[in-house]
Amino acid sequence: MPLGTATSRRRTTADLTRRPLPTGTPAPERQWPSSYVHEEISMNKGADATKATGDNSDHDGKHDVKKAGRFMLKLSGEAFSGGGGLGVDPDVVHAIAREIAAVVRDGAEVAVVIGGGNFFRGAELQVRGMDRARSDYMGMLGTVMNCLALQDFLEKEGIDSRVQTAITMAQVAEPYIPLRAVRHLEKGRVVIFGAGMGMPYFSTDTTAAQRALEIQAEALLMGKNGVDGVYDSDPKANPDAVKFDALEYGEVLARDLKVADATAITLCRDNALPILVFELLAEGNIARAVKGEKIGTLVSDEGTRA
Ligand SMILES: Nc1ncnc2c1ncn2[C@@H]1O[C@H](COP(=O)(O)OP(=O)(O)O)[C@@H](O)[C@H]1O
Ligand SMILES: O=c1ccn([C@@H]2O[C@H](COP(=O)(O)OP(=O)(O)O)[C@@H](O)[C@H]2O)c(=O)[nH]1
Repeated sequence: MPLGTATSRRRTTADLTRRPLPTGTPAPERQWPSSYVHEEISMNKGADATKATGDNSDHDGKHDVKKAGRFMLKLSGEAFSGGGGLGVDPDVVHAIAREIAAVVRDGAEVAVVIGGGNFFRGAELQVRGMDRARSDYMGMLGTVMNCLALQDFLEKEGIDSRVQTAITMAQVAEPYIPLRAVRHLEKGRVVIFGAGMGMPYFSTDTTAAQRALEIQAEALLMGKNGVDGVYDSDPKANPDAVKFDALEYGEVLARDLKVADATAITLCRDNALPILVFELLAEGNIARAVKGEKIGTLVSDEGTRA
């Protein structure tokens, strides 16, 4: 199934009305100062190697694998449904799994948080009269179904994975144990974090930021559904919205840009974790994001560019 392509709605800086942009900020060579070097990672045989040896350690127990880059990938739950409706479209999940498998085979360590927007969003159920905390728990449980779907298709691609949930469900997944998650990653397994933070009033964006920090990922890659970056206003509502190439954390907060929630942005700002917002369903975009190619919008402390 062909993946959807992102259409550019890029306009010029002159279209920006709310606040003038800082000028003269040079574009970085890479999206972030990544240790990801393709020649080096060929030494890391990724999932294949760990299948054969069960470990990436040498005889002394030290790692013989050069650091290939560890990334937190936040996947839009809505994207999992295909057309933005309810449930999971297996073709879409398989396509995403293929892309993740390719970067893992290339040596990247990948952890994943998936949203639950294709099942329930607590805030939306609250508007319809439900208790917020209870509907948030429904939302968290929804994310676990997405995790299992992704795990299934990763296995079909020959990539080992583990689901770890913040709400214990021993028959379905491991509990969230950060050091164990890191060990899985080092062994070339994809770790999929389910059930958000396990707490109502939080989001999967915030979960992705927190888990990224805890596992020491070098960037948070936010794959969005139907939008190819951060705009000065919601591009679905405003066809004249202007896309940013780069944004400072503070700009996202000051302009109240809704592409990720403020708690997640604040957490990343306070810990200098770069966020790349990109269109998830454009073919090859996950690999481009991992390689640090200039796609989407980079949210960091390195300046704002439209
Ligand atoms: N400033 C903005 N820039 C980009 N997208 C925005 C912005 N404000 C609101 N949006 C909307 O946010 C949506 C993506 O956020 P959300 O629905 O939370 O993500 P997900 O795809 O992870 O479910 C986009 O589809 C877009 O319509
Ligand atoms: O730590 C968390 C993570 C998620 N949720 C609930 O799970 C839903 C689905 O997650 P999210 O809206 O972040 O999914 P996305 O929009 O990214 O698909 C949220 O609306 C919340 O109701 C929560 O309560 N706590």
